[in-house]
Amino acid sequence: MSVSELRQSDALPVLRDVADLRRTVADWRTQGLRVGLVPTMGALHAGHLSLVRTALERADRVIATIFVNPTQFGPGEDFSTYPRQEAEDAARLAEVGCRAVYAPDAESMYPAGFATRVTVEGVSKGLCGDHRPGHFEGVATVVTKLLLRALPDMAVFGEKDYQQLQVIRRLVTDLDIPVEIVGGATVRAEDGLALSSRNAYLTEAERTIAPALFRVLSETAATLATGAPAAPQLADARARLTAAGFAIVEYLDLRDPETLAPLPALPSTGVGRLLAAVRLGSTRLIDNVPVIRSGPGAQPTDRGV
Ligand SMILES: Nc1ncnc2c1ncn2[C@@H]1O[C@H](COP(=O)(O)OP(=O)(O)OP(=O)(O)O)[C@@H](O)[C@H]1O
Ligand SMILES: CC(C)(CO)[C@@H](O)C(=O)[O-]
Ligand code: BAL
Repeated sequence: MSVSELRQSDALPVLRDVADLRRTVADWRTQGLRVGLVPTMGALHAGHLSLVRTALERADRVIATIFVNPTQFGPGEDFSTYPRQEAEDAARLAEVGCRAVYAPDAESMYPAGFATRVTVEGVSKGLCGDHRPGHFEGVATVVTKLLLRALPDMAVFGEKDYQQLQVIRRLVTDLDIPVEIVGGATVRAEDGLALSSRNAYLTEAERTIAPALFRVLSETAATLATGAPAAPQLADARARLTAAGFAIVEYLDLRDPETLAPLPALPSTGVGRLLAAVRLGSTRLIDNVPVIRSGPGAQPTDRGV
C-alpha cells in the first residue's frame, strides 16, 4: 500500500482514491487472500462492528467504506446533520480487525457530468420505497459503484435495513456483479432497540418509548407464526405502536422474505418477514423480524430469514 498517497489515521489507512483502493485489493488478491467489504455511512456502533466480524469469518482482509451518500437522502431529510466522526470510526474498525477504510469524497463519487442511476424494480417498491422516494435508487447506485470500485469477493449488509439488503441482492444478481452478498443479524440494545446511528437523535423520553417497536414486532410475529390471518393482527399492532407513543406508523406489514410481496397470512413455505417504520419526534426508526411457522407440524427452515 503506498502510504504517501494515503492519509494515515491514528488507527488504519483511510483511502480516498479509487486507484489506492483498487491497488490495495489487487495486492491482497495477488497474495491469494479473500477480500470482504462492509459499506457504511459512518458513526459506527456495535452493529457495524458485527458486520466486520461476520466479514472476517469469510474473508482474509476486510475494508469498510464510510460515505454519507447524498443521493439516498430526500429533500428535508438529515443529510447535513447526519453524524460524522471519521477518526473515531477508523479507530473502532482497527480494533475489530478491519485493515483499511475507503472514504471517498462526494465529488469523486459523483463528478460533474455524472448521469447514471441504478433502479431496482419490485423489491424497491412499497415499505421504505413509498416513504423515501428515490432512496433505493440512491442506495443501488452507490452500492453498485462501491462494489465495482472495490471488486471484493464478498460484502456484508445488515438485516436491520432488510429491504435494502434485498434490493442489493437483486441488483448483484441482475447485473452479474461477481460478489457474494451476506446478511448480518441485527444487533440490539439490551431492551431490544435495534442499534442505529440515528438513535443518537432520540431524546431521553423518546429513548424509553423506542424499544416498544421491537416488542410489538416480536409479539405480532409470534401470533402470525401460528398462521393467523395477517390483517387483524397488523391493525392491532399498528394501534399498539400508536398507543406506545410513536407519532406516525409509516408501515407495519407481513411480506415475503425475498420478494417483499405482501402476504395475507404466513404462506405454506412457513416463512415471512414482518417489517415496520415509525416516527418518534424527529427520528425515523425501522426494524424487522422473521416470522417462522410455529405450532403442530412446523418444520425447521432457514429459507430467507
Ligand atoms: N443494529 C445493526 N445490526 C446490524 N447491522 C446494522 C445495524 N445497524 C445498521 N447496520 C448495517 O450497517 C450498514 C451501514 O448502515 P448505516 O451506516 O446506515 O448505519 P445505521 O445505524 O443503519 O444508520 P441509520 O441510522 O442511518 O440507518 C448497513 O448494512 C446496515 O444495515
Ligand atoms: C449501504 C449504504 C452504505 C449505501 O450508502 C447505506 O445505505 C447504509 O449505510 O446502509
Ligand atoms: N441505513 C440505511 C441508510 C439510510 O437510512 O439512508
